[in-house]
Amino acid sequence: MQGFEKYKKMYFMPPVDCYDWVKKDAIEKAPIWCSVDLRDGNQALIEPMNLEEKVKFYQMLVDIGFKHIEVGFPAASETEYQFLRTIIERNMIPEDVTVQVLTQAREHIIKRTFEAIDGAPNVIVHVYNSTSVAQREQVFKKSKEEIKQIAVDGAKLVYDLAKNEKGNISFEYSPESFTGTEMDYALEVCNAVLDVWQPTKDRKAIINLPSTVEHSMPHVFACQVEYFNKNLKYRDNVLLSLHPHNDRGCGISDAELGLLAGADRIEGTLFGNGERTGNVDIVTLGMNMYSLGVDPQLDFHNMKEIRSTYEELTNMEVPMRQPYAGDLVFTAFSGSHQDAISKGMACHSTGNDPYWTVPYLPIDPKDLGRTYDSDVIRINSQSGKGGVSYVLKHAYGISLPDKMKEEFGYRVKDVSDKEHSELEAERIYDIFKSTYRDVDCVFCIPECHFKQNDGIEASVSISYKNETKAVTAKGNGRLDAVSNALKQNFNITYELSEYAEHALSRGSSSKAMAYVGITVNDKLIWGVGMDEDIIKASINALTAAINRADLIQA
Ligand SMILES: CC(=O)SCCNC(=O)CCNC(=O)[C@H](O)C(C)(C)COP(=O)(O)OP(=O)(O)OC[C@H]1O[C@@H](n2cnc3c(N)ncnc32)[C@H](O)[C@@H]1OP(=O)(O)O
Ligand SMILES: CC(C)C(=O)C(=O)O
Ligand SMILES: [Mg+2]
Repeated sequence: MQGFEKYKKMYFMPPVDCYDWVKKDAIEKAPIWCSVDLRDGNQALIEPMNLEEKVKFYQMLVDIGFKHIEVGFPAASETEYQFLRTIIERNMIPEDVTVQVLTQAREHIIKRTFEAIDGAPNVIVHVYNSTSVAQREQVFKKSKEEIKQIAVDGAKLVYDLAKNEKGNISFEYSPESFTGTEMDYALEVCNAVLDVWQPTKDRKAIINLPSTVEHSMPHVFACQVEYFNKNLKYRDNVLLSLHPHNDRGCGISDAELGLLAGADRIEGTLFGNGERTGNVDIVTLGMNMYSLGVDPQLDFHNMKEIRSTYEELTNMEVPMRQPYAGDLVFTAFSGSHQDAISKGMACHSTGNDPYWTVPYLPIDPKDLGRTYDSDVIRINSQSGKGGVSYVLKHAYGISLPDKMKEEFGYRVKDVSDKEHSELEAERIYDIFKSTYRDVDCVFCIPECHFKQNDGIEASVSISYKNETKAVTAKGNGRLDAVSNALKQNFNITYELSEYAEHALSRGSSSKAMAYVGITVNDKLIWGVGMDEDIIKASINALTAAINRADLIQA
């Protein structure tokens, strides 16, 4: 593609090797999560949320379990300011929740921010300024020392103003555009800020490393984080926080590798809303941990409701393939996947293995409020016998005999292929009934009686071409006797080769399903019967099979 010469690497590796994170293979505990939905997410919306919308979103974040919530940029607008005042005045900040506010390192903005937080019980005042080469040279037109001074002045001002507040105030600093900043310089600025704040065990400071614009592969970010983890001053009294964006589509990997590299805290949003390609998606991050057996300390079991509230308030859409939340993320249309899932679910239902290991389903859809019936196996022309028989079993309690599954699978596939559409369970059931049960009959058996007479003797009434005849025949079972009566009456040849039956409980009536396979010229032809009486069901299945085989002239 023409034009690539215009670009170059915009990031900086740390001055020393920082590759200890590579040796770890798992995140062992949940980080401190900070939702920035109401600030970074909100500032990126076409239409930022109004006050009541923010209140509703905030309550959802509290319910999910966030303990740090960046509630806005109070100096940005009257709505932002009033929103914070509202949740303070309505007593909506639980004791264990700390609200966070963002401010530029500018005096009037910081002062306005402090007016907004008055009366809040626990607050993080988050101050930022850009440190990258591009911003220093093009936006601020200042030297490294001057940029560091902006950070230090901002840190001093928030520190001084906090002394007048009754609430519990802590501080966060972000070297904004960190990923375009030389690492030793970014560290120097952060350490200078920490020197102002003098964090202690009881009043930890937060240093937040944003990939304001994601410029590199995730391993580079991990090395940068490790460099900070090893070289920040007051490290024991500092929470090392990450704020990944997603410009290269690696926000999740940045966060996960960054946690391996020593970070304690993650800032992100639900479903990855945020500037440009978004912030890191905390739903995915949390559920990734969950799927590896680590409690994320956030509750997404109500995913459908969370998603619809999010969509309603932001006007954004969660795509069908969005991890854990999209409509199709637990769905298999393809035959081999469906086959493995239905076998895996059958294994799981034995309860022999306490762990979830079902193929193709990284987590149990039920954990997120999804259902196996409508979410997991859906049928189209890519589907196979496993999926089709799974749907019949789960929606209608019909257990097809193994030898029948393939034929019916192809029949359903063919319908879907010709119609170019997905087939719902109801449609599959209709195809099943019209193919094997509700067959056009050239004859039928209105009555049948049996007695024991050296085996079984059947007296069968056969209606054919407006005539009803009584025929008697023997067999080694009732169905065999009826079959012999039909062979004798119509002078036809076939082998009664397959038989299966099972009870079918639906609603108040309990019915039986019978499946009969007859072999004609080496071809197996199936018929199905359903009745409260298992004998009637079997006879209906046999007549359906014979009628389908076209052995008798109409
Ligand atoms: C990466 C991020 O997401 S950062 C957060 C970004 N979010 C937002 O900007 C949303 C809310 N922002 C706003 O509503 C407005 O920008 C306000 C109210 C904060 C400030 O408004 P204004 O002062 O009118 O405009 P603006 O933001 O363009 O100010 C730019 C000036 O601030 C300076 N500045 C920008 N950021 C900072 C900062 N973090 N610290 C110190 N100075 C800064 C710029 O250098 C520029 O200076 P100049 O006036 O000397 O040229
Ligand atoms: C304010 C900072 C943390 C930010 O949103 C960013 O750099 O992306
Ligand atoms: Mg951001």
